[in-house]
Amino acid sequence: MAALVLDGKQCAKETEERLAKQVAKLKERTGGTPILATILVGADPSSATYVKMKGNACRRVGMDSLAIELPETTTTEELLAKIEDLNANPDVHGILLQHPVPEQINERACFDAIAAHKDVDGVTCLGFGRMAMKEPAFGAATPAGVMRLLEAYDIDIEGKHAVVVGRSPILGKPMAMMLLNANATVTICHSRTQNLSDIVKQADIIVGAVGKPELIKADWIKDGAIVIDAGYHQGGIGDIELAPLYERASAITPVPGGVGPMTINTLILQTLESGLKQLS
Ligand SMILES: Nc1nc2c(c(=O)[nH]1)N[C@@H](CN(C=O)c1ccc(C(=O)N[C@@H](CCC(=O)O)C(=O)O)cc1)CN2
Repeated sequence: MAALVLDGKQCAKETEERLAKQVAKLKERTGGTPILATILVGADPSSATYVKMKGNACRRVGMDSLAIELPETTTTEELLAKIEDLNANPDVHGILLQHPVPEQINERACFDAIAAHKDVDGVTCLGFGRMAMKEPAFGAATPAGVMRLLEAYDIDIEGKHAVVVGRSPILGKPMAMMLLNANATVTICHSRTQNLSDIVKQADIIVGAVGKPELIKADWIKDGAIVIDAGYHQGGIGDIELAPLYERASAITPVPGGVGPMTINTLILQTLESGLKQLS
């Protein structure tokens, strides 16, 4: 049986139409426009593309973005000072620090310097902890986007065995916690996991969040599984060998057009939520 394709591009487009109406109403009511500050450090071409896509998505729904570009040689102290400026700026409602930053920078310290109420990308330890405890918080954009996509297609998670391959702070770890909070039984696998293929074979839901092209092979995945690929690599491939799974999975996220657009869409949605709180 052919898998249900979880079309993130379409889901994001439909959400943007709804968000544009909400932004217009907010402007009419308060005269204010939500603003996302984006920080790009260095000149990595992929990061520059993603930041540009985020600014464009803001504009499509009528919000603004403030693009800050810092040189490759930026120090932790300089970046912290910039983040403090943005925290104190009442015109900025959300702050996005594009990952990865150059290696001389303490990325964790800089993420954690973002004020909780402006952490619309869900990267702070405080936000992670609050999310994990089911307290109000902005979720990390990619895993929160995955959860929204599953919800949009009424995919049942409760009681399922979810295997998350990857444990990064802004993807694998929060993904596992969000699935746990949705009552899945969760296994997290990583680079030191032994018998990865045996564990993946047990998955009702498999999430590729490891950042290695097609590391997860199609023949490790059982028939009828829900296949979520959060990877994106040159040549339009993800972390999972997807092609054979379109015939065997029950649901599948394509690459491109699956999780990626939901990442940006979630950032925009959370920026609007932050703007609504701060402007109202
Ligand atoms: N601060 C953050 N940094 C990074 C994040 C993040 O969520 N927050 N995620 C990734 C990169 N990323 C957003 O920043 C991202 C990657 C890919 C896509 C996307 O839409 N991909 C398209 C294909 C794009 C193309 O054609 O090149 C798709 O999958 O359809 C969106 C966002 C690392 N850094």
